[in-house]
Amino acid sequence: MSSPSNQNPLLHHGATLFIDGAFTPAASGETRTINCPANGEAVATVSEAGEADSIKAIEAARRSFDSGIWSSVPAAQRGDFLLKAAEQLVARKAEFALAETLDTGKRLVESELDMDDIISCFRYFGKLAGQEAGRVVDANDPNVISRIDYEPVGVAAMITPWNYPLLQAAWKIAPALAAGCSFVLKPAELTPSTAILMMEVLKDLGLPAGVANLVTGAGAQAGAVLSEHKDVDLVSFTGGLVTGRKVAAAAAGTVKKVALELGGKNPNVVFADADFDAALDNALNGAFVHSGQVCSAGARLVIHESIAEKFVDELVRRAQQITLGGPFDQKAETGALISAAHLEKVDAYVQAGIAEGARVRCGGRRATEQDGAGLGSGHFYLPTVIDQVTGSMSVAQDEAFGPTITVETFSTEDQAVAIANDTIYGLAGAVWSQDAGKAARVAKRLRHGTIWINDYHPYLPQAEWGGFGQSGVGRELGPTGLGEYQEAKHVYQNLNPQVTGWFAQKQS
Ligand SMILES: NC(=O)c1ccc[n+]([C@@H]2O[C@H](COP(=O)([O-])OP(=O)(O)OC[C@H]3O[C@@H](n4cnc5c(N)ncnc54)[C@H](O)[C@@H]3O)[C@@H](O)[C@H]2O)c1
Ligand SMILES: C[N+](C)(C)CC=O
Repeated sequence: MSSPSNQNPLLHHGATLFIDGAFTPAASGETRTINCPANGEAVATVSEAGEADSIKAIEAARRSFDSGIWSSVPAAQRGDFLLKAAEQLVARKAEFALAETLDTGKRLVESELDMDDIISCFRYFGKLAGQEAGRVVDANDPNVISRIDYEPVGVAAMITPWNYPLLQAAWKIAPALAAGCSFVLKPAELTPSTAILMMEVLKDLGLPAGVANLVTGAGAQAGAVLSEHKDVDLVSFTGGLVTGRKVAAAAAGTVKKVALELGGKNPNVVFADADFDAALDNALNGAFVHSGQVCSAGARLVIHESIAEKFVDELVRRAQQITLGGPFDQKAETGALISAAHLEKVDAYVQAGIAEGARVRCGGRRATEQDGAGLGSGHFYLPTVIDQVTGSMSVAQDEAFGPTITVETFSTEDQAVAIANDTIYGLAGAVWSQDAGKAARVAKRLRHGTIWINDYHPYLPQAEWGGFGQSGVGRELGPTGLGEYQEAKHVYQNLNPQVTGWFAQKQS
């Protein structure tokens, strides 16, 4: 019988590395089975790359870049290529969304929305390519033409996480190709399927061999060399803080450019004059969409003491009503965690909070069959609200990356800002108030890369994304996101060369 899982074209694939324009197995011949987090079913078999495969991919990318086969294509034509890629993604949206859902366990409707964002990203960079023609600089000399050219940085290594697999890769692939770079992509080992399909799209559209390369494999084996290798000019990493530090340290040996998109501990600040219903609904969305496996999840509620009791009681009531389920369950509102190991990490985070004196108001454990049919066979964790939290507790400081929200209260605007900024991270946050002046004032004081006012979660391809503090280095999306894949070159041309006379001519 045909189930959504066995419709995956990658179920028995096996040759999924894409190197120098061809799909190939790993040198070792090893493969990995991908299991759906919602029920453990095998959904794909992929090649398991090791260091030797990654080196081959880097060498292919280097050759293609140095040949100029893509970097010398006019930027506007590179943009047209991205627009065609967007159209291919539109045509194959259902297939991609299914593959993403089977790998991640997220609801199909969420994967479809991710596909819309991916398509928008390709369209945005497709249109942006070629618009930035460098700039002329006034050298204060009529005999001098001085200009700044933007050139591709070279070979880009891209390392991406499992929570939004193709979206996070698209935020790198689209600007890299727009800029004229060649690249090696290493997706998270748990969720490689859509990256493989993406290589099919690029190949079918005629991207020259070696410009796009893919290694599917584990971080330590296939990923580490991407940060270290001398032939990589830029490593762009999205993932956890601990790995990000390793990537930055490994990249230092060859002083390559480093872009880091790391985790967050994102405050959702609710003032007493907020629209109560909208703030409450968005607090749920902020914390529990994709079971909190979102870098910008609003996992830290910072709420005015005068409304805290009513707001949190209602938050608990609503969190308890959230329906968990598999990707194709029409009633499900959110899904499974990515793996058993990740579920254990989320639970350990909650238990540490309890040990430090915080109180679990709901959830705080994995879901069982008693909580819903089928939940016992997947990695499901109940939506969890934790109050009686103080800023020094680990639950207030550590990223849970699961369906949890902590509650801290404030009485003054200064206190709200201090709590919201009391983190090593600085990725995103929100302010809820019907006083536009106050909301803008507080937004200005928050040290986070994205601030939503009276909203939570939207992001736009034309708006820069990235973190303050230890949430990262650099920005994705927007014109700055293209700039990450470019070098600025100053060309100073003297139209009337003269003897300078700096060193006197002497008789020898
Ligand atoms: N800032 C953002 O935009 C953003 C977006 C999505 C996810 N994230 C963050 O990602 C994290 C969750 O993702 P994760 O669990 O996949 O992160 P992770 O750091 O465990 O893994 C990310 C990637 O790094 C690879 N990797 C692991 N060790 C490596 C090494 N030594 N060298 C090179 N690569 C290595 C992994 O295989 C994977 O591809 C969370 O912290 C989340 O906040 C951030
Ligand atoms: C960047 N974003 C919000 C798409 C996914 C973060 O995990």
